[in-house]
Amino acid sequence: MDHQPSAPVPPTTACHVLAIPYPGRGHVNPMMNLTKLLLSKNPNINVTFLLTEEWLGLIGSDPNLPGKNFRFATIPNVIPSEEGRANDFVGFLESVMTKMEEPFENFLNRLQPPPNLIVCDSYLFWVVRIANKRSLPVASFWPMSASFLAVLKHYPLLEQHGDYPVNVSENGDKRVDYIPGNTSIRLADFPLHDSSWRSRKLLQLALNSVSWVQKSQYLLFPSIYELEPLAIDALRKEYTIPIYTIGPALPNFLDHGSNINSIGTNNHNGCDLGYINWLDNQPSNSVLYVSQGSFLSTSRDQIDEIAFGLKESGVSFLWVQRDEGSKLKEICGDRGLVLPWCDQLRVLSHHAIGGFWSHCGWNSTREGVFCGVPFLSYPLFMDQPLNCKYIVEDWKVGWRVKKDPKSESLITRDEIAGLIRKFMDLDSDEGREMRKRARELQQACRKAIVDGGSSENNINAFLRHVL
Ligand SMILES: O=c1ccn([C@@H]2O[C@H](COP(=O)(O)OP(=O)(O)O[C@H]3O[C@H](CO)[C@@H](O)[C@H](O)[C@H]3O)[C@@H](O)[C@H]2O)c(=O)[nH]1
Repeated sequence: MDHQPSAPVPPTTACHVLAIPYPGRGHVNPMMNLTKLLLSKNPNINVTFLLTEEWLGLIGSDPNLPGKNFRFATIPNVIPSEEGRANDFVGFLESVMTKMEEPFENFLNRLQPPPNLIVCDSYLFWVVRIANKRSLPVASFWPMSASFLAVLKHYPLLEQHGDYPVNVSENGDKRVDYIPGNTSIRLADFPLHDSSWRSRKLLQLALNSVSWVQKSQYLLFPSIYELEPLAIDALRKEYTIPIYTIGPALPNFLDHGSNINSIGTNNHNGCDLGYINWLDNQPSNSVLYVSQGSFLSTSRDQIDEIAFGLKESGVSFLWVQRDEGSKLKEICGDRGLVLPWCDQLRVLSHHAIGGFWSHCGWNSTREGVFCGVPFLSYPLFMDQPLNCKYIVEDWKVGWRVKKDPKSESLITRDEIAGLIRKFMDLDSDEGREMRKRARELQQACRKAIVDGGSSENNINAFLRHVL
C-alpha cells in the first residue's frame, strides 16, 4: 500500500471530526497539523478541536490556525497548569488520566452536531472507553515514534529476559535484540527502566494507555513509513486495526499549502523576526541551533557547561532556553542568540543552520530530518533516548553528546566545545558523510508527501476508510 499511487478521496456528505490532543506542546502541535491535513483533503470535513481553557489561551491566537470548517471548544482547567508541568510530571499525567474524562463526557453529550469520528491522543485512553460505549469510531493518534510504541507494547519481554529493572552503571550498555520492529537497543535507551517509584508509576500509566490502542478503530502515526519501516511492519502484523503513517505532520509546510519547496526558502510570511534577520546574515551551515524542546530541561550545572562549551567552541549558535536567558547571554558573549522561544521549523529550514543540538523529542526529530539537518543528540527522558538511537545508529545522521551511558558525571565544557567544533567542521570526512546521509533522508521524506508517496497514500486510504 505504501508506494502505489492512490485514488483521490471522493467527495462525501459532511463528516464532523472531534480532535482531542493530550495537553502538551509536543502533542498539541502534531494534532493541529493532522487537523490541517484532514481539512485540506476534503471540503466536507469539519473539525472541532477540544482543549483545556489554558491551552486555548496558549494557541488560540496563532495566526496560522485553519480558517474554514474549524472551531475550538474547551473543557475547564481541571489539570495542573502547563507552567511548571515538568516539576511534577507524575502528578500531571495522573490528573490527565483521571480528571479530564468527566468534563469530556459532559462536553460530548452537548456537542452538536454529534461527531462522526473522534481523533484522540493515544494517552487519553478514556476517550476510547467512552466512544466504544457509544459505538463512535475512534482514531488513536500516537505522536511519538512507532518504534517507541513497539517497545512499550513489548515491555514485559525485558522482565522475562531478566533485564528489568536496569542498573545503568552496571549494564546500561548491554544490547538486546528481542523487541519486534527494532534493531538492537542498549538497555540504557529503554524508557523508565530504573526501579524508582517515579519511573514505575510513569511506566504503569504509559502501559495502561498502550493497552487501549487496540480498542480504537484506527491507529495514526505522524511518522513517515520510510523512517521506521521495521516498526511499522511489525505493528501492522500485531494489531488488527488499520495503521496509517501520515507524517511528517509539520506546521509551516502545511501552512504553505502543498508546496514542499517553500519550507526551505525562509518565507517569513511578512513577520518581523529579529533572529531570522540575524540568521540571514550568517554563512550557510555555520550556525548550531540548540533546543531541549518545550518543557523539559537539564540540570543548572549542565546548562552552565553547555553555555561555556558553546562559547569556547567559537561556533555561532541560536539557543532556545526558556529560563536564565540573561545569565546565559552573559556567559555566551556575542557569538550567538539566546531566546526563550522561536519558530523552530522556520529556523531549522534556514540555510544558515548547520546542526541541531536536540533533546530528540519526536517532533524535533522529524522536523530536523525533514530539513536535512544533522543532529547532536542530547536525549533527556522517555522516548528521547530511542529517538536518539534512530538518529545515531539507524539513520546515521547525528552524533551523541553523551557517549558513555554508564557515566553519571557532567559533560564538561571542554568536551562540549571540542565536540561542537568537530561536528560543525564542514570539511571533515565524517561530517561530510553524515551531512550527505541527512540530505538523503530528507529526500526520502519529501518523496513520501508527493503523489504516490507513502504518507500521501496513507492519508488518502485513511479518509476513504473513514468517509
Ligand atoms: O522554541 C521552540 C521550541 C519548540 N518548538 C516546537 O515545539 C515542539 C516540541 O516538540 P518535541 O520536539 O517533540 O519536544 P517536547 O515538547 O519535549 O515533546 C514531548 O512530546 C513529544 C511527542 O509526544 C515526545 O517525543 C517528547 O519526548 C516529549 O517531551 C516542536 O514542534 C517544535 O518545533 C518551537 O516551535 N519553538
